[in-house]
Amino acid sequence: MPSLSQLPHQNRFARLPEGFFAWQAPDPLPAPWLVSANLAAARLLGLDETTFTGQELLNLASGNQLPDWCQPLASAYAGHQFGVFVPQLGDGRALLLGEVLGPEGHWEVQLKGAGMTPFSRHADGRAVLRSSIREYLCSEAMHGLGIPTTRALALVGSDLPVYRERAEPAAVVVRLAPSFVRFGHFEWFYARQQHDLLRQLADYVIDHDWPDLRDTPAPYLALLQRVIQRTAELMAAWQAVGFCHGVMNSDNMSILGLTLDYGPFGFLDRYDAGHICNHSDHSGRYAFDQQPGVALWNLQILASVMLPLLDRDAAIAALEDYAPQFEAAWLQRMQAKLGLAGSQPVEQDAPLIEATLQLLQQQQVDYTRFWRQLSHVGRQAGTADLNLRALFQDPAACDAWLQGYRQRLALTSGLDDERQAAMCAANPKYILRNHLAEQAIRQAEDDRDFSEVNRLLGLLAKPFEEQPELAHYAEAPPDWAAQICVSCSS
Ligand SMILES: Nc1ncnc2c1ncn2[C@@H]1O[C@H](COP(=O)(O)OP(=O)(O)OP(=O)(O)O)[C@@H](O)[C@H]1O
Ligand SMILES: [Mg+2]
Repeated sequence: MPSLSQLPHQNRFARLPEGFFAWQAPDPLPAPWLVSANLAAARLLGLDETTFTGQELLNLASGNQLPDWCQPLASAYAGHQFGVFVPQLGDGRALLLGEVLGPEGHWEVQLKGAGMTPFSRHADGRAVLRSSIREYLCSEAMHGLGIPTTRALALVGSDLPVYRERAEPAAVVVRLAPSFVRFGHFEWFYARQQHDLLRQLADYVIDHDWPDLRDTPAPYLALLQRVIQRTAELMAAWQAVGFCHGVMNSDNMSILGLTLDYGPFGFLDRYDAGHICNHSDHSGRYAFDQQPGVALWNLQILASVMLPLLDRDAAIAALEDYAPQFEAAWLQRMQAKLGLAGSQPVEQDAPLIEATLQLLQQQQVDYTRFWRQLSHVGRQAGTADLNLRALFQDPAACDAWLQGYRQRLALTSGLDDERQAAMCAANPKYILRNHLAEQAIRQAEDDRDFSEVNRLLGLLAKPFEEQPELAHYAEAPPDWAAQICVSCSS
């Protein structure tokens, strides 16, 4: 087994021409301490418990002593932030170290919070422990939920003060993704009318991540279609699980359809379609129910900046596929949450799904707990009904809904046990609620005690499993005010 410093690599992004990035070494992180090391992600790189340990990891994560395979750089991208085009963004606090060839695929390795770069503008290039814990945990929670995401390899901190509203400890997250290319990378070259480089970027994405597209009659169109499809699937996954991203600017949209940039995100506690998890989003542009539409808006931007490579009518037609692709993927997920997967064409269950969400909204029911409790309900009334009713303000409203649900269940075949097991595999018991992240942050900040971070990491890796000794982590926050996240700013 190779060690962290000897990993096989092939730094393809670093071979792109000038204009794509700036070489940039990390700023040393003084006296770093390890908060958490994620063996599950390390295995992706070909490491195991014997090779993923100790000083080597700390050296890499802190940026203090990089292995020879690293060629650190900050990439250039632009983006639409809250609907406004910003021509120069770029990696202001992230550095791409290199690309490791893991046993089952390539992984780009990034540090987030490693100091200033030419793209830092007026900011400090750092990340604070608080937001880094949130990013670290949520990346892995999303992976546990089966939702495409950047991964988190390790989290280190330092007593180096980083000034936000107060002085806070610094931290660096080591992130992994097959590629960190964003919609904003395409916007960068289009804005500069560098159409050759735009083409090279598209070629890079195709050759690096989707070589199958090379053999299609129109590879750049196929690339756009693939991004549209992956984005539609990602949005369906977010909406079904109740994930609110909070900053869906086009520079935070991954070309591979990964969840990228964990800032003010939040999972819904009680169901509220209009929930806004980002306190600086005053207009609700990125409210929960706006996400699928915003993704389309971002895709329209992407298509427009790819136009030098595309036939315009074909691009428009590709964009028209987004809504039906999203709708189909979302309905399929919701049908599975109801335990009705495949029992009839999804469209026929659309009214039931809509009525269910309306009821949850009206009754202010905890979204995750509802689905998990429903997963235990039988064809006949039983004790599981009581737990479901307890989630409702008006239990009679639950009874009426259950009656309709059971009528629908009666049209299906199969055993209760099998359906319930399938529902438990579609409806997680554990999500990273804000109050859970808060608790881990408090302990880490106040006592340099990282046990809660690591406990949550283990719990959220298996969100569909019962884990009875940790069952209290499935409870709703003690009071709904806890939905207001005090740790969400970056
Ligand atoms: N503390 C900081 N120092 C320097 N640049 C920053 C800092 N915070 C954000 N930026 C830059 O501001 C822009 C928008 O930031 P945004 O919050 O979307 O991204 P981010 O959280 O830094 O990282 P990422 O999208 O890589 O997860 C990006 O160009 C980002 O690099
Ligand atoms: Mg960002």
